[in-house]
Amino acid sequence: MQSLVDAPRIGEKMAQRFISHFGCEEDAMAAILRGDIASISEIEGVGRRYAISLVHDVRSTKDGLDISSFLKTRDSVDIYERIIDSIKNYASTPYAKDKLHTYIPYPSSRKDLIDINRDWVENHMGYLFMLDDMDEISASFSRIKPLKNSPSIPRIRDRVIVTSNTDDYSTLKEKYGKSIEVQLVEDPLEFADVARSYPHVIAIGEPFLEYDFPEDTNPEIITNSRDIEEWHILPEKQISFFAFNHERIMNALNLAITLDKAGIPSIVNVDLSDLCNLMAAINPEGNIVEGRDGEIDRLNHILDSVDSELTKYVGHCNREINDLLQKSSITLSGNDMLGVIRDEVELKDILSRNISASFSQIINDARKEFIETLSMKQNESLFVDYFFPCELCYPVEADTSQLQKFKEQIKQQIFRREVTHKRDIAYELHGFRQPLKQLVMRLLDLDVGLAVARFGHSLKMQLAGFEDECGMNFKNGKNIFLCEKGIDVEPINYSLGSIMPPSQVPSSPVVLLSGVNSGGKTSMLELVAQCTILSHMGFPVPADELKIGPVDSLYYFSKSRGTLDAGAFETTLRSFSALAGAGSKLVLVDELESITEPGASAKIIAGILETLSEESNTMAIFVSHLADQILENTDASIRVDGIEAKGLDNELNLIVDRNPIYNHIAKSTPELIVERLFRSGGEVEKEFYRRLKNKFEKGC
Ligand SMILES: Nc1ncnc2c1ncn2[C@@H]1O[C@H](COP(=O)(O)OP(=O)(O)OP(=O)(O)O)[C@@H](O)[C@H]1O
Repeated sequence: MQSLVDAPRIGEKMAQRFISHFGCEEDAMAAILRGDIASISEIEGVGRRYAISLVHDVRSTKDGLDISSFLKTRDSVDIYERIIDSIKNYASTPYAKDKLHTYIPYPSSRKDLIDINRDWVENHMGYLFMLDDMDEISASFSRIKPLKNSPSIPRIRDRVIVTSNTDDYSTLKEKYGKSIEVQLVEDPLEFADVARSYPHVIAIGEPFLEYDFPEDTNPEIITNSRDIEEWHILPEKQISFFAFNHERIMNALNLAITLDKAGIPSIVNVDLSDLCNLMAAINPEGNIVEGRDGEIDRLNHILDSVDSELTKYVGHCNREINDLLQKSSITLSGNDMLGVIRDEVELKDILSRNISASFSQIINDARKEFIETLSMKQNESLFVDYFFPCELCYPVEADTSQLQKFKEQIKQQIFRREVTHKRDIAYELHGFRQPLKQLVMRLLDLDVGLAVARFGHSLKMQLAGFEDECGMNFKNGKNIFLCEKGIDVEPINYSLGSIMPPSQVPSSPVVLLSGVNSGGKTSMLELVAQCTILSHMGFPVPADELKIGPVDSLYYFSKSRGTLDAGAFETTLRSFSALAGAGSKLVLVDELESITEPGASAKIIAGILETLSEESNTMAIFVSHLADQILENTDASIRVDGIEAKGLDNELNLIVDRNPIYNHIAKSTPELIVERLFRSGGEVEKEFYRRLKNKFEKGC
């Protein structure tokens, strides 16, 4: 299958929706092939059922098999779906719960596909033993979600790309124009105009090397347009995917690290701790996290504190100068007095001469402390000289215009630094996009595998053994659906056909199962179906041991509810006619007798059993209360097994041995039910039940 439109159920319009959801056709195809129902269902107009059917259809086109290749009746599909629902209880993510629906039973003839699943299950069963605190691990898994493509970034307004080459201009405009301004300039004057309007100018082209840039601009020159890469021009775009998925990525990395420590490799070739550190450097908004870059923090600290610190130190200078002046006195020499009188000398100059050293000392001390407090570097400290006056004055005032210029410069530095930092991170992260997507998918798939392993572990299930002979044998089988209800389930041992039948027991692959009402016949039939379906999925089966011969298809017919009308009766017979010659199969039928009156039913069942027993590769269990009548209608050698009630216990419950007795017609023992009603009934009812009881005792 080359493209989406080749897939069944996908037309042109739907293909477009897939592409816009997954970003590209390749990713959309990959999602279908790996059975990512959860993501597919997120597409507008695609429901969960559609997604499951689509995956099944694509797989069936690929493998030549679908769910109906093995599960031949609606009732067998029902059992399969109930099993999947049971396994889903052990999955932690919606992804895994959905993906479980893509695992189907395969005919024995496709043992290759069964074996792939068996290996996969065995791996995950091994993983399960490597994990200590499964509750905590499940909680971590429940936080794993597929990574999404990030929406387009907001337009970058403080950066501009400038070029003087028209070809470069069209290419750059085409590539980056949606996110950033791209301008074509013809001369240095035009360049200066543009450059003054943006804090960050990326000038692309050799001619710029010869430009005389104005002092208040500091463009970044890239001589060759072929040298530029997206992470450099638009680091925000590269980072946006990681920022948008920040929480999901961190959850995935943390879980992957935990699993890695437990010995479960992440498979993806990524240094998880390195990537964790890198991710921790950005926040979900895509900005550099405070504390990651000391230089940005230092510059921000300067910007935040420079006003208040300057006010503080200017105040301090004024107090010191005030003090100094209060404590000072000067003696004027005769010459000084003459100079002042003749207007040749200013009194302020004489004053300055006397205290200028102390004044400068005060200003210098304040300046020094101010620089230290703000941890300024040498080039920054040069600015500070302009903040404080050099000549004697009182009160001292800071030069606010210099302060503004300084702040602008610091802002520029922060901005440049942030861009550099973002570029570094964008550069380091850009190779991780695919591996991270793979890592998350790997974790989600691990959840699927662990769900199957945990399901298997819950009932101490085992993988089945496949045999060549027609038959099946299981030890200590437990019906999953009964276990789920919290019933104390009695384990069942049973053998059918020629695989390990107990001695003296005919190795018939076609049997009639008779027995007491509520004895467990339906439950055993379900157990056989569960074992057959799970073993053919390559999943563990609910028994200590299961050996099973070839089964290419399963026909399960559950008990019909009452006598059928003519049409339904006809349809039922038709579905049984399809059984003849349908390859190696297992047929499980529950009380078919209710489809019509007992005499006719016995004849019909006898006929079906005869047909099936003539086939060498067919196993069948027919549950029926009409064993005697059925046998009367056939000469075929059909084994009858029975589940028998031994009586009633003190609480009037039936005492039943749930394990079928081989080669034994068990009575339905309705008399035990009558006995129970008789013993538990009131005076009036007792009389009624006594009459029924007598009928059984007299045998009339
Ligand atoms: N192996 C078992 N261990 C414990 N309880 C069981 C077992 N099998 C069946 N039961 C109990 O017996 C109940 C009746 O079982 P089931 O419906 O299979 O009997 P049945 O023989 O098919 O009855 P009927 O002939 O009336 O259809 C179950 O709901 C369950 O509570």
